[in-house]
Amino acid sequence: MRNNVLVTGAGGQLGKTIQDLQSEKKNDIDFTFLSKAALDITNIDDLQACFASNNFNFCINCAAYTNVEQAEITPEIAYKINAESVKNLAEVCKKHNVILIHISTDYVFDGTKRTPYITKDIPNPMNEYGKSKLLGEQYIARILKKYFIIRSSWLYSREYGHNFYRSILNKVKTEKEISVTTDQIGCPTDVVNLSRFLFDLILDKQKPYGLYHFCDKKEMTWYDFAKSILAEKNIKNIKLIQVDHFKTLAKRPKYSVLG
Ligand SMILES: NC(=O)C1=CN([C@@H]2O[C@H](COP(=O)(O)OP(=O)(O)OC[C@H]3O[C@@H](n4cnc5c(N)ncnc54)[C@H](OP(=O)(O)O)[C@@H]3O)[C@@H](O)[C@H]2O)C=CC1
Ligand SMILES: Cc1cn([C@H]2C[C@H](O)[C@@H](COP(=O)(O)OP(=O)(O)O[C@H]3O[C@@H](C)C(=O)[C@@H](O)[C@H]3O)O2)c(=O)[nH]c1=O
Repeated sequence: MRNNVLVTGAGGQLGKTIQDLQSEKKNDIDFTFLSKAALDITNIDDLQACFASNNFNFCINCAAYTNVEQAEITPEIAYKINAESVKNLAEVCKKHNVILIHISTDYVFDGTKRTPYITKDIPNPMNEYGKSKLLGEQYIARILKKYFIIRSSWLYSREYGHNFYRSILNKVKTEKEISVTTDQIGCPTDVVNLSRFLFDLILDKQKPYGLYHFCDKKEMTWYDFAKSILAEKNIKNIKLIQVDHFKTLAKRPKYSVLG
């Protein structure tokens, strides 16, 4: 059977990358890409109508509220999108027998470990974004049997969206020096690699449903990551300053490598 896959939140960095790469699987997977303007996942009636008028067998949920700083100020929006709408989406998936692939985050952990977090480790988020994402995971696990929750970390696209990779390159255009923190360790993950992992997941009919971790395998600090971004672009005309703290509203885990 051909796979008929809905991608929600298709206007984000992951959704756009899946769209760019879809031709790699054109013989096996039909994709429907719906951005927020086409399908707002907070609207339950639109969700119902969309699933009723299509014959999807998978839904990759890329829709999320990902502004970690703003989530501290307006947590209710983060909860609405990352938790309550995910609950609705899970219920609609259940009704239509659609396998939900949901993306979650390393920020569900509190960062007190010093060895990679495994799926059995107990989450304990430190910020509102992480808390809202954890609640979304819990709803899915409660409502569905046929689901994959894929936790990833420090996602970046070279092409699209708001992410650390692009923030650093934007700063290069206007700043003479950039201060970057060494107080967190994680694994930057290229959305291209996550996209291909998701393709394999859809095509691998043997993989048990449940919770998985996926990240690129190089652990580093944000400072190390900034250094590697500048090296990749051969940028030398900027002073990169290593700091042990960068003031932010949200607390972030000191260590969030996923294993
Ligand atoms: N970015 C990261 O570092 C990481 C992300 N993740 C998770 O991966 C997934 C994909 O994230 P990523 O692509 O990076 O995030 P983006 O912020 O790039 O994309 C999220 C998309 O969801 C859209 N969206 C927001 N609200 C709604 C809504 N109500 N209905 C439909 N779409 C909506 C956004 O639209 P708009 O911008 O117009 O609001 C945006 O296009 C998310 O679940 C995220 O939590 C996991 C680990 C790391
Ligand atoms: C832009 C910038 C950030 N920082 C610091 C702030 C913060 O502690 C850390 C990361 O900054 P950002 O705000 O860019 O990244 P942040 O939004 O925390 O990224 C997170 O996004 C969510 C969606 C996830 O799920 C996580 O996996 C993770 O990728 O680096 C600097 O030290 N210097 C800088 O110039």
